[in-house]
Amino acid sequence: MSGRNNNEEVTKSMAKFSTRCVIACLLTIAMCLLQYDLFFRNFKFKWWFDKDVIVPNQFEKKFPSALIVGVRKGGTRALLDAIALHSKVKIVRRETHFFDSNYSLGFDWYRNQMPDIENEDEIVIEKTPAYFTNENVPKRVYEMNPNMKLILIVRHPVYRTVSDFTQVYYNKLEQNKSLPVLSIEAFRTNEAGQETINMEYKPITNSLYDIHISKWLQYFKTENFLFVNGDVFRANPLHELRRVEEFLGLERSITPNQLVFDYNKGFFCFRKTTKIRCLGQSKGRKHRSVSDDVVLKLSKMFEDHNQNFFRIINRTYSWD
Ligand SMILES: Nc1ncnc2c1ncn2[C@@H]1O[C@H](COP(=O)(O)OS(=O)(=O)O)[C@@H](OP(=O)(O)O)[C@H]1O
Repeated sequence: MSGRNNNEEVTKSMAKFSTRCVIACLLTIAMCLLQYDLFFRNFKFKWWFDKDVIVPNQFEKKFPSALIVGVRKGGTRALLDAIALHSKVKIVRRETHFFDSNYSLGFDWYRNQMPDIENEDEIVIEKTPAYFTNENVPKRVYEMNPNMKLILIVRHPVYRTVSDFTQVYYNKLEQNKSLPVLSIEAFRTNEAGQETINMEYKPITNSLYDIHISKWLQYFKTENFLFVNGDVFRANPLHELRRVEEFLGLERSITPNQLVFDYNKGFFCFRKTTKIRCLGQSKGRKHRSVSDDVVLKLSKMFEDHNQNFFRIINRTYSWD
């Protein structure tokens, strides 16, 4: 009887001993992992929780702190590509259309569209030219970030209209739709029998900068905006890029040799590393021909809007 009791006790104490050994081993392994993490991996526990852990300063996504809001055909793509030459700037390459068409997809969706950043001091910029003319956008942007930096690149409104019209024309051509004629689309006759601009035709209304900026200024101050001269930018990008760097609070980093003039295209292209990037064929293509009479009429009809715009932004452009 006592022999059997002895055996049971020996078995029990061996089991206890083994359990303690296992616990001791596990604790030792855990301590080793902690030490390793602490000293070599900056305490990130990356292999334990992997994706769930937010690792500061490493491939994190953050919302843009600046938006190029427009204007359509003003030079928004070239401006975005050019500012991306700056070492502290990360850009969203495609137009997200978050604040106009994709708002219902939510902020997580928007955040996922952002590029990965590697350092906290990098800034993210997005461009969607449709933002400038969409009435819902200013309030939505303000609600997300009342300090958002807003960049508006404008261009001579008549040439912008012709450029916009040219794009609409070629889009319709591709879709085998009936083709518009600017002299017909652009004008209407009012009740008093006077000829006016057609306030329902987008290539026209997109050029009425005063109307759109007023909607933005219901939420933002003019100090939130940088107005870039698209005509100057096209001919001498560095001049306007220096203003953009300053506005974004960045050190001057873009150098003249990153801006390479392409004599065939008639435009500047951009060199980030060794590769030179020019804009696609839809930029800088030949405009649809428009008669001098239409150009003159448009110039006259835009005149009051231009003056109003200059007064609002406290800046003047030579758009004669
Ligand atoms: N460096 C460079 N390369 C190519 N194009 C340049 C450049 N700088 C300014 N531009 C002018 O940009 C105009 C197109 O404007 P956007 O990019 O805003 O167009 S869009 O609204 O995104 O479709 C485009 O207008 P169009 O010439 O009427 O096509 C260009 O004049």
